[in-house]
Amino acid sequence: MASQISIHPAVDSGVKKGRADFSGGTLVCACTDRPVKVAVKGTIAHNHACGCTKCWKPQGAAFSIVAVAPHESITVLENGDKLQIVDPDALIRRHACKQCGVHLYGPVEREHAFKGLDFIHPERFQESGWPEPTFAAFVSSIIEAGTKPSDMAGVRARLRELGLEPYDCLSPALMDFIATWVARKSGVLKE
Ligand SMILES: N[C@@H](CCC(=O)N[C@@H](CSCO)C(=O)NCC(=O)O)C(=O)O
Ligand SMILES: [Zn+2]
Ligand SMILES: [Zn+2]
Repeated sequence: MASQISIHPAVDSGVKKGRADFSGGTLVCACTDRPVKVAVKGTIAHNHACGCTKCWKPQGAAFSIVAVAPHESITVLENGDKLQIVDPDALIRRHACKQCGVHLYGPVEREHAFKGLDFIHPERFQESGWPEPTFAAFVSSIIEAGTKPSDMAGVRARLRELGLEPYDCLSPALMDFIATWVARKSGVLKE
């Protein structure tokens, strides 16, 4: 049977399709006083549910919803003084609100296939219509956050029911993208 565990409030009652003409918006943290606001100019890509322990999840959710946008499209609009970097040594330099804990954006600045991209949480857009998540990544990692291993079959069944194919790393397309970048860098791949 599919699990009763909350995947994420934005998808628990079904994955809502985004609008084809979505062209960005404003991400807002959860503070009622002086919320942090970050503009994303243009659309987002690779939206997915992520089970890793590092991505920000709302209370009670087993997964985050996370996507990428080019770094140039990100601008802090208001109350940037409330932002702090969660882990300066991580690949993704997640900028979180010190007060409410919501992650606003996380640039990849290191030499990596994802360099130049920022990870963002589309559910924090004040606008609707953002492209829907299309797969689930780092599914096994939810065990690291406390999910019982015996609940995993139900969680994977629920993800499939929602149309979010579960992977224990990233999707094959993204894993191929990373491996291609590595092979080109090492010279193994010449094209
Ligand atoms: N089991 C670990 C996995 C953490 C992890 O590798 N997370 C991925 C995906 S984040 C968005 O898809 C990653 O790329 N992390 C890089 C980083 O966090 O800087 C765990 O759950 O902690
Ligand atoms: Zn906040
Ligand atoms: Zn993650």
